[in-house]
Amino acid sequence: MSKKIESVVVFCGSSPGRRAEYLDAARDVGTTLAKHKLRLVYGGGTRGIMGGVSAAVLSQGGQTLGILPRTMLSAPNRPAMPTAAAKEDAANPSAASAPAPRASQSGAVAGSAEGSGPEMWKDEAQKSADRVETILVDNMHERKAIMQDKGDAFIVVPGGYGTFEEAFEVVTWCQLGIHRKPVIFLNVCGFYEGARTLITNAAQEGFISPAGLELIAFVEQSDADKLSGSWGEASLKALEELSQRIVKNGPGYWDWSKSKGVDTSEAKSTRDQPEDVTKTDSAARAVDVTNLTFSFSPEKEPALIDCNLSLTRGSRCLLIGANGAGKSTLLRLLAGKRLPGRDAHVRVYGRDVFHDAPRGICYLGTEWAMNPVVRSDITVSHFLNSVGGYRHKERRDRLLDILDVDVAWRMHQISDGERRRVQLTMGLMEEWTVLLLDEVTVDLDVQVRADLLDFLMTETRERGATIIYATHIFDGLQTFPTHVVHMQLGTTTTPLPIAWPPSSSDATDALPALDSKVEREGSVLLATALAWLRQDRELRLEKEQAEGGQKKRGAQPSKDDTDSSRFYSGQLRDESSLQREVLTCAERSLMLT
Ligand SMILES: Nc1ncnc2c1ncn2[C@@H]1O[C@H](COP(=O)(O)OP(=O)(O)OP(=O)(O)O)[C@@H](O)[C@H]1O
Repeated sequence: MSKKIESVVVFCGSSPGRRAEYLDAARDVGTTLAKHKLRLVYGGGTRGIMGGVSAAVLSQGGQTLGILPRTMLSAPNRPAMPTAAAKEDAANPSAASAPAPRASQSGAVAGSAEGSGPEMWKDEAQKSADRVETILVDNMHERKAIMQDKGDAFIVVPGGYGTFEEAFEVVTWCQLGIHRKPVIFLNVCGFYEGARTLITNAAQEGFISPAGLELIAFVEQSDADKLSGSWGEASLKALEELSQRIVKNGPGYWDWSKSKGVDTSEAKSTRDQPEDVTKTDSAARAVDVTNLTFSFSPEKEPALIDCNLSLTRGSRCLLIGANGAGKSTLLRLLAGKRLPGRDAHVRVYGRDVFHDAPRGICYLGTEWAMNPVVRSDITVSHFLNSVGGYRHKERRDRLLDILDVDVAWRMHQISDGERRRVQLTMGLMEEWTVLLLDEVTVDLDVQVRADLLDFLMTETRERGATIIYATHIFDGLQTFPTHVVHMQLGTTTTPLPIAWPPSSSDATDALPALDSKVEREGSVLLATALAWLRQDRELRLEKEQAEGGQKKRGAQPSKDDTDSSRFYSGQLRDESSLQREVLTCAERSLMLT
């Protein structure tokens, strides 16, 4: 088997079909995948053919990755399966739900039609947590995109609409050049004869080109017979042959590698290559932002104006500035989460972060903790596995110790700080080259925060990783940064970050005079930050004066009194009929109470 194929997607349904041969073929595929140490990628269900193939993989010690829409996980009471399917499950208990479906009082089978109810997480997944990975997604489109991304080849077994739809979509994507991965159909008991006729007809009528016909293959009973009747072995052989043919036939209709939304096999393989961007010509500048101006919308004032940030490999840079100064915006732009203007120069290791981002940019922001997915009823252990924790065991375990995380915590029953520790474990366990931290240590206790900062410093020293950290908490940070950047009203105040700690030889005008403030504040860093924030406020007030002659924030002495003060002083009574009405209602309710 080609080494390039490591994960195989099996498109199949949650019904076993009427013939035992369908399920047998699927189980044989599962057994063969495990035997060849190929990971199964599938819909994540436990019933019907999905159940058969995944149970076979797991029973042989193999690995599965299920991609499951959340709706299916949280909808445990769908109606009973069709009688034929239920009977088939009963006759083939190893292929049925794992664990076996519970019958409700009405006789319906509990668990979604795909058998992906909560029991699957609690029992089966827990038993073999390292081998069962499940990714929860919001919708079917996401499910298909991830399957396409995670799989290196596709096997289509007999199934219904969902199976057809998934299969023809990946064939179409192969034709378009979005990926170049083989797709084969298992023609068990002639199930796909109709599809073959349809495709041949489309080719004869000029809708599918001869090259298009070369994109798929049908595996027949005779192919299986040649390999001791194994549909699995015949499938792998067909995938290998087809894969070589597709690669030989070129890239497909278009080059999608420049497209951000789609993960092409070319783009993916580029990213998967162990290219070390830190050793390229542009290694001198791990991060390079030049004269960046950015507006959230054309009618709004820019949130960033002429920002500059240049950092060498291994730097630890603090972004310091008042609320609204633009720190988060800058970090999000660096993470490629927002599209800067056409001429913007926002690069990491010489690559444009939006169009051609290098591997290893890790962004951790505050919004994550509010995501409902990370507040669901699963354990930390499952959560971390579902995001690939088993692939980074060593670092994951180190972080679990540093961040003092209990893997038995349930994600919906933990404190904000505990959830933050899980986020940090998740985000940091894969090696990163550039880490963008947006105030994510705010709810950590002091000890955990100190241990985490030590870990981050070690990462920059030993691996040359680079960190940009926006924070308002300067406790214990005195020795952390190698650089500081002052952001003021959307701009960076110096063309280059200021080296930290400041030495007398490179004393810079950019640093405020501190005098006795250091003693009062306890640290040069905190005193510097405070002095800058005071400057920021003064500058803002000056700007507001210049623009309108009046300060915009805080108490507004020159403005009219508030409605409530006017109301209680009686001034409001004659202002308008609407206000009179409001007043009457209010008076009435006051009388009633
Ligand atoms: N989604 C958005 N749409 C429009 N304006 C936004 C949006 N997000 C932020 N802004 C504006 O951009 C400016 C910079 O915000 P940003 O969040 O980058 O500041 P910050 O320095 O990170 O502040 P804080 O310290 O409060 O996190 C602010 O004036 C803010 O009102």
